[in-house]
Amino acid sequence: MQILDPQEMNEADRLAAAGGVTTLQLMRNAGAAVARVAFERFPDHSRIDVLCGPGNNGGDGFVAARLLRQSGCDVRVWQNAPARPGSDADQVAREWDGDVGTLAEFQPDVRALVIDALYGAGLSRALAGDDLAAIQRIRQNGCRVLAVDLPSGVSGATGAVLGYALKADCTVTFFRKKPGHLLYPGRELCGALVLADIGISDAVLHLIKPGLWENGPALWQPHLPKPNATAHKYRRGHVAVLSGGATSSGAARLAAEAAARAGAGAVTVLSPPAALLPNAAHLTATMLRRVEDAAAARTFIGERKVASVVCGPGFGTGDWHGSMVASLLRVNETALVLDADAITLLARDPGLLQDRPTEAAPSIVLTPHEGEFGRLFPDLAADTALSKVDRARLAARRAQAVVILKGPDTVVAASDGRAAINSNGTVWLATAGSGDVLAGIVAALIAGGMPPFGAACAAVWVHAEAGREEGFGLTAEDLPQAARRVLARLISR
Ligand SMILES: NC(=O)C1=CN([C@@H]2O[C@H](COP(=O)(O)OP(=O)(O)OC[C@H]3O[C@@H](n4cnc5c(N)ncnc54)[C@H](O)[C@@H]3O)[C@@H](O)[C@H]2O)[C@@H](O)CC1
Ligand SMILES: Nc1ncnc2c1ncn2[C@@H]1O[C@H](COP(=O)(O)OP(=O)(O)O)[C@@H](O)[C@H]1O
Ligand SMILES: [K+]
Repeated sequence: MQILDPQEMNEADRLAAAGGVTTLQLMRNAGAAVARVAFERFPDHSRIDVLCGPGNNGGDGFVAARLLRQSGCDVRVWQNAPARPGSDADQVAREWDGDVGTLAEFQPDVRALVIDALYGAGLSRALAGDDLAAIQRIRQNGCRVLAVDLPSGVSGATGAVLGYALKADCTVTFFRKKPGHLLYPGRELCGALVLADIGISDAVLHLIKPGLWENGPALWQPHLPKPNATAHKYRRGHVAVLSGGATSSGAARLAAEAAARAGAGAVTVLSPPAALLPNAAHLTATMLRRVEDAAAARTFIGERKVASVVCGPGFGTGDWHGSMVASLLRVNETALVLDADAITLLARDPGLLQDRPTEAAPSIVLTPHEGEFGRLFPDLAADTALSKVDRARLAARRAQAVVILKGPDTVVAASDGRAAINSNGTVWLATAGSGDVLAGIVAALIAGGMPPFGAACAAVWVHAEAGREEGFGLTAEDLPQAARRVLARLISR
């Protein structure tokens, strides 16, 4: 599903109004959705404190307050500043027939539900004064919080906290999710997220053309590789994985195993002479090839029609490794998945990426975690105004590559600006070697014929789903088989 940034959401609002649903009606629908969620999710709270800000977020709060009172709840409203005269928020505030206390007077009661309608998409600066003090009191008091659109203090555009923010048990947002609902720390501060229909037609999306999605099978499932009955192993896709030295060759084998389990028809580990023995001792279905130098690797890749190459896991960062990466970047028609040490090598010599002749260059997928990203793109990593989506997009454009910026809220970005935020991750993936498995899955899906952006999105989701299914105590060795099961289900659907 598409994700809208706050400007796009305003545009959706405007287009809906142009299509005949007034902004006042949208506000009434939004407030009604909040009241419904309060009833359904917090049935034991007959006392409700609604905190209203000066903008439309506050307007939603006034609508919810009136409906909840009509339904028999004991509702009190507290406001920090009046709405602009003549605005929709002003109109619905005047329809509220109860008292309005000042936010400074508000004292949270742990038995009451707080509906936070102070600030939503319009938050423009850090909370201060009475707002900040009220939010601190609520957090200290520990009462349950239902946030309207966003917990106050969280940026909808980036998920960052502007100074200090409320932590909600549940957040109701409207029409489409915003980046701040899926990017940390916003994701955690939202609690359970409810997406409410407020009467905006999906047709507005044809005009807005958002380029950001929540990652999920709807984005790429039809493009998963499905070999026809007469395919042979090389036509299903041949993946090569570059091995590191004798004592660090396990990472390449994990990537190779993952590529095979994710559907590659053939997988070859390209091993420097020093690592041949440990590789030979561990590999069975996966083939093994000795490569002394970059020329030997390139010859093998060309002759054996390798469709994608994984380089980086456990690879090494010496001169030999640097010349291998430089050489791979000049191979045409073979996709490259560059992870870990390969990213460190690129960071040491940024010219390698920049000087590529783009018309002949291979497709590249870079899979940095935040540390590797900071090495390769230090200026983007240091710019605190950028969201994780912005950083991944700018990096993808600069590198002319697909970038998988990993973490609990992995972002996949393409050089043309398309991006997806992954939301099915699990902390159990934070285990050594898990990234190596991801690189192998990406390579297999590209080798099977998927375009790199779709392959990257699919791999990230499948990898995360595999992690969820294995759960506590998983090791990277468990992930390829679990990913196979996830993919098998998706392909048979
Ligand atoms: N866009 C849409 O389609 C809809 C939006 N709705 C609601 O409208 C909200 C956005 O409304 P607004 O754009 O009016 O924005 P908000 O209501 O979030 O806040 C805007 C107001 O707060 C002030 N402000 C921002 N940060 C502040 C701070 N830290 N301290 C003090 N004042 C601050 C601004 O100057 C402005 O006056 C959404 O979050 C949602 O709740 C709904 O009414 C329904 C439809
Ligand atoms: N807290 C987390 N929640 C969800 N996924 C995570 C979390 N931490 C790490 N991951 C995922 O686990 C993988 C770790 O990869 P990486 O950092 O390269 O580790 P390694 O080099 O040990 O393989 C990535 O896919 C990343 O997105
Ligand atoms: K809010």
